[in-house]
Amino acid sequence: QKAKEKLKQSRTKPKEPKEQKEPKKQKEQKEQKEQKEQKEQKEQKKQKEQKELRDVKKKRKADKSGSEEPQRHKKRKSEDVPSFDSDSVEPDEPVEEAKKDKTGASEKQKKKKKNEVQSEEGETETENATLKPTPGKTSAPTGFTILGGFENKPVQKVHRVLPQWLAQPDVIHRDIKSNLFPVSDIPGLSAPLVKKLQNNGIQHLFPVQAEVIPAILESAQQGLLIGRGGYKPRDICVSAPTGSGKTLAFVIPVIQVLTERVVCEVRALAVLPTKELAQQVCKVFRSYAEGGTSLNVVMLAGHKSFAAEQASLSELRGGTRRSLADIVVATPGRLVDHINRDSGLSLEHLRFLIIDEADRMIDSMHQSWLSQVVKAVYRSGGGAGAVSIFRRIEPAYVTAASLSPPQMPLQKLLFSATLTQNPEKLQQLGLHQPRLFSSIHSHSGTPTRTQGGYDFPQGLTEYYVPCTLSKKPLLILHFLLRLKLSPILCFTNSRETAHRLYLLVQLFGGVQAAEFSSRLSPAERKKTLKEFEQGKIQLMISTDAAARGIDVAGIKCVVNYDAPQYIRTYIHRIGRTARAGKTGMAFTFLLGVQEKNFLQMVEEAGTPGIQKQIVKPQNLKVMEARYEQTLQELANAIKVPFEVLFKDNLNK
Ligand SMILES: Nc1ncnc2c1ncn2[C@@H]1O[C@H](COP(=O)(O)OP(=O)(O)OP(=O)(O)O)[C@@H](O)[C@H]1O
Repeated sequence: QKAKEKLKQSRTKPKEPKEQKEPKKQKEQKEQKEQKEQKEQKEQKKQKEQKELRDVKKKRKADKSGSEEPQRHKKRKSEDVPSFDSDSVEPDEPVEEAKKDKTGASEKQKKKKKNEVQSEEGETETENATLKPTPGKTSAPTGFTILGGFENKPVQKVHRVLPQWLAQPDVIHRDIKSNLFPVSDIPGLSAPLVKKLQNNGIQHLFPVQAEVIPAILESAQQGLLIGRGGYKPRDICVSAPTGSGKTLAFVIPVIQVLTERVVCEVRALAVLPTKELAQQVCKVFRSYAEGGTSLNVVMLAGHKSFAAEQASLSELRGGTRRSLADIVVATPGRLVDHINRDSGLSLEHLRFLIIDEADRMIDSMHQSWLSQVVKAVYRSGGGAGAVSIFRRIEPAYVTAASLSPPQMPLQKLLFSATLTQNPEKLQQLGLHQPRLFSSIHSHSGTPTRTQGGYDFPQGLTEYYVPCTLSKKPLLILHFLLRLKLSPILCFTNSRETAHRLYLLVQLFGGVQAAEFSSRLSPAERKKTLKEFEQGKIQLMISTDAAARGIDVAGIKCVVNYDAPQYIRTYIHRIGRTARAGKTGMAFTFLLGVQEKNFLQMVEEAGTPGIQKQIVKPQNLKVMEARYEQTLQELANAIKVPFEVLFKDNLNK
């Protein structure tokens, strides 16, 4: 057996050298094949691992879908590109976590593994950059890096939050007629002033007056020199409809507080946007100051020469300048002139700064009239020699230290029918702990201001009249001559249109008309307004010069010959009628192209309703021949082609 085995071994032995003799080339091929197989196996393993990861991801998504879906960020486009599915680094953070969960590997190991994978793919990123699991950082097999961070995140809707004082105002009743307060019931009004009101035909106060007058009187309880409790009183803002009696809401308390003054100094300053308004307010102040008080009211609005205004402000007596004015009513331009030219207007004792038509006055703030007034008020206040009680420190940050010394207060009183709700705009006024009185209610009836909402006079009925450009003048004539709606206050968007319409109506005949715009001198405008008030003018054709504040009793009808572009303009224009609880009508002529936008604007402003008023063509027929002839005459007179006579307002 041993011999047999030996023989067997001897037979098999020669085979070894045979194998060794295999060609070198074949061996290399074999090795390559083995390597290839290994690599394939590795690749398969990797793919399998990735598949598992995707499954985990899907499962996680499915689990979370219920509650998280609405907040989930939109998937990046690059994730949807199939070629990136095979990326070794998954872009989503949750997958990273899933990987960790599944393998149970430590964070360090995972980082190492990632680096290895990337180095296989020839990536040259630094460790930190590679490890960042930001969605935008995806290394593609193509060898370039996708820069990211541009995800389409759902933008959260921003809800406007008003400051508390704007959102929760003191409420003013809207209905004038059913909320009247007997004048004698208002606390703080002296008997002579009550008598004066009654003599002027005012037995009851309107809601805005009943709310605001006591509030102003209360802030001046301790006299002129010190605010309530020694502190600066709160500034007051009032937003109430046109014709609701805002003027008396500041005139009465100011007169009441100043009546007790000893030395004549300018203690109240009312600033208004136009000469006409300044004149109107001055008239009201005078009617309550004269006879019964020694208060002097002076107007600085350019009606008189500068020198004449200067003379009415102060006089030199015994070498010292003595104020002749207690109350100054001014337009901003003229006021700044007097401050800058040192005309003898001293505001160092100013107690009330009244800003009427406040939203319009904020718009004109670029003239920096307010900062000049404030500078003039605090001109000598901080001086070391100032007696402590007369000290005035320019408003800055409110601190315990700034509030502690009692000081002569300056209180701002703001009034408007369309007071802005924009806190940024209001901030320009430097208000001190403002208090808002408003008649604007939300639909639920709560005293919260609705966004962009305005209050409309109760007795007003709004209409719109669809028409064509060429028929507009004819419609006005129809309103006057056939419907007998007179007096009419008619608004155009430009003084040229106002002028041409005025000429046309004059030429047509049968109507007492007048124009009111900057084409006229202040004296002419004053005369026109007076005649309109007296009923001598049936149709006053005006630009927006008469849109705000003008109080002419007896205007029953306002016509927007040109549709206003802004809601505030509309509200002020139509507010020239239906004043003081009376009724009135407002018509707006609308071209086809204007209808949609205009109605939407009025709707958003919170109109109680605007009705469509159609004027049938046959109703205009009777006047048509005469009208065409007048148009031709006008075209010849002003040398403007007939067809473009009233077309310029299309673009306005
Ligand atoms: N208590 C009252 N009783 C009767 N009439 C009043 C009373 N208060 C004011 N009026 C009259 O109401 C009219 C409108 O008042 P006022 O001009 O002050 O309104 P307004 O709110 O300032 O309007 P606008 O916002 O258009 O300027 C005036 O003719 C005024 O004399």
